[in-house]
This record gives sequence, C-alpha cells and structure tokens, in this order.
Amino acid sequence: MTRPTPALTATVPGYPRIGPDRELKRALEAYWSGASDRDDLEATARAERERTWRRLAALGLDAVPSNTFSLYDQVLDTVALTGAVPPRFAPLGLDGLDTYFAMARGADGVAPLELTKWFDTNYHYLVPEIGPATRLHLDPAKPVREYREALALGVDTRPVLLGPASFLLLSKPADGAPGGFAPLDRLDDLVAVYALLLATLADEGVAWVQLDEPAYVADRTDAELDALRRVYARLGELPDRPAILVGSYFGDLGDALPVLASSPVEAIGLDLVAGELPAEDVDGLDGKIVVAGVVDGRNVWRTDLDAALATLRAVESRAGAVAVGTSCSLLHVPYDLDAETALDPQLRSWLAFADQKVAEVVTLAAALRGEDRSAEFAAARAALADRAAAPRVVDGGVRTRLAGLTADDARRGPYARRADAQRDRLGLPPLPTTTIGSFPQTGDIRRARAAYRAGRLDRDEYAGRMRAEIERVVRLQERIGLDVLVHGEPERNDMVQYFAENLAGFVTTEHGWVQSYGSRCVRPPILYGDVSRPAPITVEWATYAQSLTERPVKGMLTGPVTILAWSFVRDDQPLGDTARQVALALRDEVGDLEAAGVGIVQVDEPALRELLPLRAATRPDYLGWSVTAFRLATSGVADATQVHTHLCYSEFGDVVAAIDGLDADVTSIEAARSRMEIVPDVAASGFGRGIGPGVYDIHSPRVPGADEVEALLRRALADIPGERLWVNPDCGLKTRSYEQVEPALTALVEAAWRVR
Ligand SMILES: CN1c2c(nc(N)[nH]c2=O)NC[C@@H]1CNc1ccc(C(=O)N[C@@H](CCC(=O)N[C@@H](CCC(=O)N[C@@H](CCC(=O)O)C(=O)O)C(=O)O)C(=O)O)cc1
Ligand SMILES: N[C@@H](CCS)C(=O)O
Ligand SMILES: [Zn+2]
Repeated sequence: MTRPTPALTATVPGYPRIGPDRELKRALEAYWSGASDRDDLEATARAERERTWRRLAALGLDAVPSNTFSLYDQVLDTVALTGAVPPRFAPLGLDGLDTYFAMARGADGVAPLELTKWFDTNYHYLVPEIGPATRLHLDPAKPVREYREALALGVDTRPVLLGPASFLLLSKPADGAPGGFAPLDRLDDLVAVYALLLATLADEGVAWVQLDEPAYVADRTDAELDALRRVYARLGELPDRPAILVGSYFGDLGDALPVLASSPVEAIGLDLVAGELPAEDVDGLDGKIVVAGVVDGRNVWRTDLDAALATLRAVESRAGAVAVGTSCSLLHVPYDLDAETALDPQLRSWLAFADQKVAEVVTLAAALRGEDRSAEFAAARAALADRAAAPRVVDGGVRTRLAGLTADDARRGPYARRADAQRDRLGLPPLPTTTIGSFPQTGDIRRARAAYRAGRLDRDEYAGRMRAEIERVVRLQERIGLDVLVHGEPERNDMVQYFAENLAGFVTTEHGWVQSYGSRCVRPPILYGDVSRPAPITVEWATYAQSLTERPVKGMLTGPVTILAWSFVRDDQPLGDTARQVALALRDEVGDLEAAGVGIVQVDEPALRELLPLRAATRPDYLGWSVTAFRLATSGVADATQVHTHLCYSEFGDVVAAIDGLDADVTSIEAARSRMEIVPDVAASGFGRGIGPGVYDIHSPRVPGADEVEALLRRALADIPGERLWVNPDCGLKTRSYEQVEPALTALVEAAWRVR
C-alpha cells in the first residue's frame, strides 16, 4: 500500500438501520405487499442512511462507517456483492432488487436462503450457498453508492464488509456439491473478487476499508487459520488499496490474532468486552492500530469509563496505536435512550443505547489524547456507584430462597413413573397431535393491544377481546381435531417481553426496537434487578381456555434461558445466578397452573442453543447452569403433570445431551425444514421420553398436504417408537395467517390418523 493512512481514533463497526421509528420496516413491508413502489422504498432507505452518517459525524466520530445499512441482511448483501446468487433464482426473471428479496423471502415456489442465528445473538442472517460451480464475480454497486452518498454529505466513510474467510465459513455447500466439498475450497476465487473490490474502492478515493472476520472468535482448525493468513497476505500485497481494518467481535480472536498481527493489514478490531487482550506479547501487534472495542455493543449499561480507559492504556502499550470503538456493531441495541421518556429516571441514568455509546467512544478517545473529560468521567462514576448501591436491585427474599435450594429442587421422580401417571390422567391416543402455542397474531389483536396501551381500551374490554380470541382458537382446534389444545397466546406482544412486563426486576421500553431479521424486530427487556413474580401471569388465560373444552389445554411459558437470551441482562452477577432467579419465578407460575388444574405445561427454550458459548472450553459451565435453570423451573410438579419443552431457530446437534438433561416429558423440536435431520441424533443419544419433531415448516407460507406430513412421520418412526412420538408443527403459528394454518393443521391431524 502506497498511500498515507488517515486518522482513525474513534469509530464503531456498525449502527442500527431499521430506523428510530422502524421506518425501514414499514417501507419494506409496504413494498412487499405492493402498497408502495421502489422509489418510496429507496427514499426511506436513503433517508435512514443519511440520518446515520450525519448523526455519527455530529456525535464526534472521526471515522464513520458506511455500507452498514442493509435492506435485509449484511450477509445477503455479501451474496449480492460477490454474485453468489443460487441458480434457482434465475428462472424467476427478476431484477437485482427483487432477486435480493426473493433470496430473503422466497418467491413463486422457490425456497429462500436458510435463515439462521448470527453467532450467539438474537439477530438472524441468510446462509449463502456456495458450490464448486458458483460463479463469483464482483458487483460493487452498494458499497460504492453508499460511499459516494456519504461523501456528498461531507462525510468520508470507511466501507464495512464481511471478510472473505468469514463469508465462506458462514456459508453452506450448495445443493448438489460433492461430498467433501466445503465452501472454503473457493477461497482463492473469492479473494480475487475482494482484490477487485479493494481496487475499485481505492479508485473511488476510499482511505480505509473494514473487513469483518467474526468467524474467528470461534474455535478454528489449522486449515481455517491458514485460510485467514492467505486472505490477508494476498489482499495486503495489493499495490494500490485502502488501508485495511480487520474487524472481530463476540469474543477473542485466539490463535487468529497472531495470524492477523503478522499480516500486512493496518488495523485490527478487537472485542475487549466479550474477550480480552492475551497476556503474552503478540508478534507484530506493535505495528498495528488496534481498534479497541471497550464499549459494550450488545448490552445497554453505561460504560465504566475509568476501567475502559485503563484497558485502552494497556492496549496502547502493546499496539502501534490504539483507536476506541464499541465491542461489536450497535445493530444489537436500540438507537437512543432519549426516546424513552417514560423510563424511570434512576434506571435511565444507568443506561446507554447506541447514540450514548457513540458518545462514550468519543469521550474515551478524547481522554486518551489527554483532553479534559473529567465531567463525563465523574458523571459515569456517579451513575455506576448509584447502580451498585441501589436497593431496588437486590431482593432479600429472592436471595434467601436461592440460598436454600438443594439438588432435589431440580429433580423430578423417575420418568417411567411419571409416564404412567400421565397416561392415566390424560388418556391421549398414540401420536398425540398438538401445536407449539401461538396462533396467528392478527391485526385485530395487535390493534387491541395498541389501544389498551394507549388507554383507549380499559382492562376489562381488553380482557374480553382476548377471551373472545381464545374461544375462537379453542373451537378451531376442536374442529380440526387436535388432541392437546393451547389458548393461542393472543395476549402476548412477544414471548419474552410479555413475561418481562409481568416480572419484578425487569423494565421494558417503548421504542427500544432491535432488528431480529429482515423487517422483524423485538424490544428486548432490560433485566436490572433480582427477579420475582409478584402475581400469576398466565393462569387466567390458560384456565379460561381449559374451561371451554373437555380436551387437555397446555399451559404455555417461556423458559429461563430464553428469557435471558432475549433480554439485556445484568452484568453485575454471573448469568447462572440470574437464570436461577428467573427459574424460581417461573416455578411459581408452573405451580399455580398445576394448582388451577392445568395438566400439561410447556416451557419453551428456543434459545438454549443460541447462548452456547462460541468456544468449546466454556460450554460445560453454560450447559450446567442452563439445564439446572430449566429443571428448577419445572421440577416442582407432581408425576401426573406433564412437562413439555420446545426448541427451534437453531441446529440442535451440539446440545442433544443437554436436551436430554432437561428431563421434559415431551420435547418438540424444529425438524420439518431439515426433513427430520435431527431425529437420528436424538434417538442415538438414548433420549427416552416423548418427542415431537416438527412436521410443518411454519417459516414458509407453504401449506403441507397430509401425504407429506405422513411421510415425515413415517421417517421419524424409523428412529422413534410410536408410543413416544408426538405430532406438531416446527414452532408457533404467530407469523402465519389462518388461511395457511387451518389447512396445514388439518393435514397434520389427518396424517396422524393415517399413521395411527
Ligand atoms: C421466536 N423469535 C423471537 C425471538 N426473540 C424474541 N424476543 N421473540 C421472538 O418471538 N428471536 C428468535 C425468533 C425471531 N423471530 C421473530 C419473529 C417475529 C417477530 C415479529 O413479528 N416482531 C414484530 C413485533 C412484535 C411485537 O412486539 N408486537 C407488539 C407491538 C406491535 C406493533 O408494532 N404495533 C403497532 C400498532 C399495532 C398495529 O396497528 O398493527 C405499533 O406499535 O406501531 C404487539 O403485538 O403488541 C414486528 O413487527 O417486527 C420478531 C422476531
Ligand atoms: N410458544 C411459542 C414458542 C415460539 S418459539 C409460540 O408458539 O410462538
Ligand atoms: Zn419455536
């Protein structure tokens, strides 16, 4: 590289993009429904990009990122960038934008790319499909356009892109790829595309480019480390290129750090919140700029500026230079605390959302240069001290209860005895049919909730609407002929937020939306103090549903691990302790459901796999506390009460033993999309209780026929004896419509009858 490297002292690897008022969500959904055209969509997208650049520059970053915007997902953007569009989309005859959305959402019977978890976060990316014949070629339009747009506003930005090694490690082999082929086999071809990209960006005048390699915070083989070495040796030697910052986040780079430190790149981004700088010297690091991620990009607590500054000074003594950053993209936190006008002032003073975190980065960079920032430091110190001493954080009763727990509290009687008691009580047929809990969340339900929130409906009117919906859903299930019914969860805005709103120790936000995938968002609750359950939460709805029918109704709760995974959790005690507190609150709810006559209780843990640490060394500890928390929540019931759990949104191969450890009487697990792939693994693990591998892929609008469901059931029966097999969809039905759900469940019941 022959150019001078411009200043880089305060930056972030990424920023939210859905819009502070979810403007992009609405624009996307309007475009997809045909209610608006692409000019409208583009105008909203452009306005959001412009707002972001102006805001980041105004807050004081000297290195503002670009290409952090996305119409759907940054990995899908990389598919478009590298031309790696799977061939099944070509016959659709769509242009670039509509091909992009077809890859995200499917079109005319063509399946979309698979959606899966982004590392251990609640964000989901689209999985690229790479085969030996995938044509890789550069389409630099998006990063170039964004760079130019920002420049026209006077902001010279650093384009951010997913790095080539991580792109391939996050990909899966394309259909038809020969056995033994791995996407990483295409590394040299892909690096050639990136080389061209860097040359193109250099021609545009781009001074810095950021290539993210987050895949290297997980355990990697020598061959994969060597791939990283090859990428940056090749890109580094390009004669005329922007300076390269290799970004990493969600943990330590481990063995990948020496690889990057000895490569020709100019800067390395490190997550110093989830990870730390190694104790030993790293050869070559003293020649690099280290972008030190000392401000937590994934949680909402105000930064301990004194501790962060001390970390920065330690990095400074080991690196060529240090720049200040957030630990990861701010995509995972809400935009701006100032929007939360209803939040309790004391709690507010403890928090920082994206904009406040950017301000913290700027303050730290200034302090590091020797500027006087004592006022900001003093304010941060006072907020931290206030939080540490706040009585509302500690609940003596919860602490005492936790201290009195014994191993027996997390243990039920032997399964065989439970199974007998449950058979006698429930009298279910073989291959019982059920659903996972939610029924479609219609516009009417959401509008009723919005009206209740705004005070336009009182509690009685709102409850009446919900009861009417529950009755409709119960009658529908009876008509379809399901064996175990649910109340349909109409009263829940979200399966985690709803519980947080009803538990002490949590606070929820009004505008704290965070993108989960595409246009879908969640508002993660903030868990700030000891958790307890002031009053029953779901009993009213479950017992109302049970009062309407002779068939068993399944009570429906979200499990402790999932509640933690989808909340902003406290950072002042081990997560395992927080999990046990949530578990005890849920145990109270399970007990009340049982006492009210509900004979089946499901405790959902879709996020069990999501929180699994990225490195194997720390997994046993996690699996220990997560399984214990679930068992604490569910072990207080009699043998005759049937406990179900449900898992979805992940590949569960790595946690099969933990699933067994949950000791649920019945486990439903997503399986239809992978055509029962998980079933042999579960069977081979010796899992000996009830299991319902999903037979209806609820992520797709497609309605399966009875023949298809029957074939899946017969496949499952190859590994699971009939007396333990349950028949259910992959997950809840809340994102589907009744036009899809009714025929799909009818097919499911018909298939169960045939197989019986
Ligand atoms: C199972 N999934 C979940 C994850 N995390 C969670 N916290 N919750 C989950 O369910 N992670 C893994 C997956 C991710 N999948 C999804 C799937 C679907 C959504 C989704 O649809 N989100 C909704 C917002 C849901 C919500 O909070 N609804 C509220 C508010 C609704 C609203 O916007 N109301 C309007 C007014 C009403 C109207 O006129 O329609 C408003 O306030 O402006 C509610 O129902 O009360 C989304 O729209 O993005 C997320 C993750
Ligand atoms: N009971 C929830 C689980 C989703 S993972 C539902 O049915 O929506
Ligand atoms: Zn699910």
